[in-house]
Amino acid sequence: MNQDELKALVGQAALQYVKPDTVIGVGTGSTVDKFIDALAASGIKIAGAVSSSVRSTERMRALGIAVLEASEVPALGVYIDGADEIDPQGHMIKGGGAALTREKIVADLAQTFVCIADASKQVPVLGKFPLPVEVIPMAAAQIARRFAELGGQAKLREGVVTDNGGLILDVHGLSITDPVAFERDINQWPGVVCVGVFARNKAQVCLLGTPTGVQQLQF
Ligand SMILES: O=C(CO)[C@H](O)[C@H](O)COP(=O)(O)O
Repeated sequence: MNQDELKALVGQAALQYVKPDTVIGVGTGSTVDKFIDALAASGIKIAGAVSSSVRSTERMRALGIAVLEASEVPALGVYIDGADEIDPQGHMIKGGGAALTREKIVADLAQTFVCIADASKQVPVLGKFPLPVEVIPMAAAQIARRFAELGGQAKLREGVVTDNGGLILDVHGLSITDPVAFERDINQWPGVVCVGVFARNKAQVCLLGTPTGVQQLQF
């Protein structure tokens, strides 16, 4: 099975977490695209979706799935999204698609975060994947210097402006052994909009695509 097929497998498997007539949260990325396609094809009627990006909103609307504003919904049962890395506790690095801030906002509304990913995303310690950090443009250089003090090399993602008008720094060379403390600390730096470590909003479930089928992890 190639990576695309593994993504389709977990996108399909995530349907078991979609309850008819409820509002769900939907993330962003190529794996989530497969979930959106599977949901549209499934015939499951949901009351709507809160979307984490313009990209997912457009895809859902094109397939006839109603998209609601986050402000219209006090809580969500489930949020379904991909990840760039996931550790043995369900902490994740996210933001490869630059949608991390809205992803964290929607994840925060949800009772259960269901992560869908191919097995290559599983890691013992977060940090091999360059850590995305959304920043206010005028703070980018100062934040890059602060990451250098921690041993990281922050590179501006060229040509990318987020849905919120922010910039993305990709920070290489970090080993994030305490994701909870790391997320809390970096979030306090002036000019950081959102750090791509999802520790407080970690996954409760992960559906991992493997060549022998879907492996389900609970955290
Ligand atoms: O965090 C994300 C977007 O900001 C994605 O969930 C993450 O990058 C994984 O994407 P893909 O499913 O394409 O591998």
